[in-house]
Amino acid sequence: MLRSKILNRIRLLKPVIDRRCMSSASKTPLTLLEVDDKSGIATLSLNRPPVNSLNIDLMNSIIESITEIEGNKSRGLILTSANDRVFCAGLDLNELHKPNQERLKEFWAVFQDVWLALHLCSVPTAAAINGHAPAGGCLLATACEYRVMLPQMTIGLNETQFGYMAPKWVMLSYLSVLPRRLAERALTQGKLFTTAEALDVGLVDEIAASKEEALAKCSTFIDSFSKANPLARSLTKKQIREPDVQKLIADRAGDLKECLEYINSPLLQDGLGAYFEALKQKSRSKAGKS
Ligand SMILES: CC/C=C\C/C=C\CCCC/C=C/C(=O)SCCNC(=O)CCNC(=O)[C@H](O)C(C)(C)COP(=O)(O)OP(=O)(O)OC[C@H]1O[C@@H](n2cnc3c(N)ncnc32)[C@H](O)[C@@H]1OP(=O)(O)O
Repeated sequence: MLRSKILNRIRLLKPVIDRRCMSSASKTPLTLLEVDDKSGIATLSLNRPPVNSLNIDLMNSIIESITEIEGNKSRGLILTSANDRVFCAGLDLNELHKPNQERLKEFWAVFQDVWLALHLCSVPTAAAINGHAPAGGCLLATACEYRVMLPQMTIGLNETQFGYMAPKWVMLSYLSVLPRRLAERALTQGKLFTTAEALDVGLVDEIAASKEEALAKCSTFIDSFSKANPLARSLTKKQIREPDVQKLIADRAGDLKECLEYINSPLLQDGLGAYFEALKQKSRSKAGKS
């Protein structure tokens, strides 16, 4: 009786609609999921070249993997990247720049869902940040309970750098990790922390010299819960995170409306266009194209 009551409570707290997403047309899977048969820990690798930018398919694939991990009784989830330079480049700017309105609505709903799924994941979560993690990439990392980062990378909510303001719930994810005054300064500056700076302010918990070491440190974190009852642990985590989550769940439509108005404003579209063009130009000059 008590167990079913507890399970119902978890279901109530878990607002993400379980979805079986259609695999994308591309041949390679957008996420790679491996469960270590000794430790029972699942490693979820983002695998969307060139920079794991978050489009609808990748975010659906992440949600599907989290649902699978929660269902197969994995002892924990380590989020990392199959790319050794970039953890996640944040939202795919193609989804935000001159967007199709119907697709933008779906995109934003899935963006909300992927944060809810990771932020409320019932198993212990850790991010092995083996590459740059700006904006939405930083959000995925802060949705996890623990962060281990490799040197010479950057992480942060840099939205003001490309003319945007992060939504309230994205800011709350930052505030769950950083002290308010620091979070405010970093958000308004659009600051990208270096690995050393991120460790110094507590945005990441440890630094690792290699991806293997980062994965091992994440596993050690997950093992720290070995004496805790999994159900009690999951409920405790959700109870603590519920106030932030409810701020989004209580007004998802309002958040979508605000996002559509904001993203579609000509001023912001111009700023985003210039930012995206500069990125492409940088990439072309790197590749030796004029
Ligand atoms: C009330 C307010 C409500 C709503 C507000 C609305 C929106 C706010 C949303 C807030 C939440 C999140 C926002 C985001 O995540 S927006 C995305 C922000 N991301 C970035 O700023 C990162 C940009 N990229 C980089 O800095 C570098 O690419 C990176 C990641 C450091 C990697 O560098 P490098 O390895 O050198 O690779 P290149 O720069 O050469 O890039 C290779 C290739 O990828 C393309 N690319 C890079 N980033 C993105 C991206 N985010 N989306 C799409 N494409 C990207 C780049 O253009 C190159 O492509 P090319 O074809 O030219 O080779």
